[in-house]
Amino acid sequence: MERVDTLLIGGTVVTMDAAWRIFSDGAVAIRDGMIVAVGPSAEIAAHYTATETIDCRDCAIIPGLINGHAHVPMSLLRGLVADQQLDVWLFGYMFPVESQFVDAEFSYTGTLLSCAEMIRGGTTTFVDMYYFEEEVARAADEVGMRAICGQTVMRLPTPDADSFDAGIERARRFMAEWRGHPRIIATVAPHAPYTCTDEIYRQAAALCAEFGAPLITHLSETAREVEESIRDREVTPIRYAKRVGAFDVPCIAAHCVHATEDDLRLLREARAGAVPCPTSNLKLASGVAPFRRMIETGVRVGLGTDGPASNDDQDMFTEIQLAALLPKGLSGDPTAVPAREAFALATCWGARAVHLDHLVGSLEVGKRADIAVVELRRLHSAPRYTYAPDAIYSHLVYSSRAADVRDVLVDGKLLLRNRHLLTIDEDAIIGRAQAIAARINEFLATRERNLLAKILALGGVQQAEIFEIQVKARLQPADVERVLALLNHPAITITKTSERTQYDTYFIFANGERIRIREDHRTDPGARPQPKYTITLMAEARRFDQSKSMMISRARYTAPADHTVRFYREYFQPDRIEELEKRRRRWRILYKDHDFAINLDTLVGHSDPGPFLEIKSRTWSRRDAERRAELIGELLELAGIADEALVLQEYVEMAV
Ligand SMILES: CSC[C@H]1O[C@@H](n2cnc3c(O)ncnc32)[C@H](O)[C@@H]1O
Ligand SMILES: [Zn+2]
Repeated sequence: MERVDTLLIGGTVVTMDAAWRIFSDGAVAIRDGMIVAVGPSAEIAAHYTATETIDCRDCAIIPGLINGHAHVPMSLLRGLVADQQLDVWLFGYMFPVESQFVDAEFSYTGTLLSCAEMIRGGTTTFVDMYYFEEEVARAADEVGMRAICGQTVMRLPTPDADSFDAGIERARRFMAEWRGHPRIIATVAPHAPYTCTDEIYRQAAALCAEFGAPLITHLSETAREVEESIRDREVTPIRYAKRVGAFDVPCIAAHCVHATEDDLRLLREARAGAVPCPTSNLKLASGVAPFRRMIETGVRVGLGTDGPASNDDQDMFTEIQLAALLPKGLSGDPTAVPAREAFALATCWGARAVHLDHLVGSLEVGKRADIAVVELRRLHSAPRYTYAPDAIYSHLVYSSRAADVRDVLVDGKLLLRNRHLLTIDEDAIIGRAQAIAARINEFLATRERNLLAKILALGGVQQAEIFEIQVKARLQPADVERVLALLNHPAITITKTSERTQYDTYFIFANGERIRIREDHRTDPGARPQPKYTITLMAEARRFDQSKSMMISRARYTAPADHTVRFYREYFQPDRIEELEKRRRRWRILYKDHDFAINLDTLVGHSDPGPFLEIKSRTWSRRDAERRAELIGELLELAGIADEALVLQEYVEMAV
């Protein structure tokens, strides 16, 4: 008799080996963390005696599940915001909250919470990308899981690096520190083509080549990402990834939901892993990955949960089930992804997708003993049919749940035994998670009530002058001639002229605040061809009428508008929206040492199209504003504009 450490005996062994062998009364023998024998229980019992024998009657013995894409610290952001598209979710909520709250403690605590959940659900390996990834690695190591940990880099400042060079340096130190660890692979993870540069990808790939580590990234998650990539770079994100060297090393590409046929060929040729995350892809309305085509094309496909802020759990059983069900529903073909293949996505194929198939993913002699024992005798999975050997896949895929997992081993070490977590204090970690969440909750509760805080969270915002002085007049044709003549007055110096078409979208809020998103096209010859997009928050105005002109005091904050109107609408959720299109001829002038804008405006498609004259100026000083109001009065007189022509409302108010 040979001595081993552990014997799992009497269960249905689902090997997920190349021959898809199943032992319906089977056993697995483990020594020094490695599988030394797999086969029928009787044979194994006849050859091996173990220090610990685990009775697996009424259970399946399966390879530990492989979560091919996760952001495990994000368990602390679970449930923070729901029912948003990826861009609003990411730029409106995740990035702002992460920039305030993510630190080493966050990453460590979030990882412990996630590991507890993953172990309970039979996951033994996960592929992560986040910030303070050394804390993810530390926590994963302490609890005994296997992980590929990617230190995220991007061109924007991140919670752990204020530039991408600092991020790459951090990744290098991290990779050096963990090099050679038996269960943890430290690597670098350029976030996505839309947050990275060619240089970031090239440097990350060089680092992976130097350390022999895989490169993790997000690719082709949404249709919008693909459209914008083609618009800006003339190639899909996947072709772009190849161009910038991401496929020169083993790559793990999360999502690939919108991979084209050409992309699939590229992925296959590069032996890159494609890791869709069905729940997250559904919840963020990103779509459904082309699982069937991926498999048919020979792409190395895996499955992931993505972060718990977009899933919201880390249950690989759900992902497996969705990978089996969604393609059926979409294609009308019940064999599109059969149960066995869906199960392979989280085991043997998943291991190949994350470049760990030499170690894990199947129950075979020589592989590491990463194993889950799943109870089959539960209310929702009883009874069992065994006449068809493949029925076990159907059980595991369509009726098993994470909560059916009874025992879990990684490298032969028990992490879960009879549903007890052996390496994590579950209650303590839930308490610590709740304490961090309470601080975030308070921050968001304040921010959601405050438009300024919301706009500031998007970044790039500058405060503009507080006082605005303006006069508006409806012009007759003769008035227009007089205004043009005024511009030749010897007291006036024209400093700039322009012609433009402006498309303004106003978000109007019940408290009197307004947000204007302006698309400004210069139409004068030789002007910049690209439109300029700005977003301006205008607080409620306090008006002081100064003879003819109106003086307004209000806080105004302005920033380049990097997102679409749809993004801002979903993010700010205004009470009302107004749209305004105007053609504007503008002169910037100096009059008595003060600068003014003179606008001749026509409103397009408006019941009162104008033309209108606007004379405007802005300043930080109330006293200066009063002086400018007087000067505007003088300019009106010089132009001979009668009082009856004056209009007190702003255009957006006229539109109502
Ligand atoms: C690369 S982890 C760091 C960064 O990524 C954000 N993130 C989480 N899930 C997704 C996803 O599905 N697509 C794009 N970005 C994602 C996360 O909030 C972190 O800021
Ligand atoms: Zn992700």
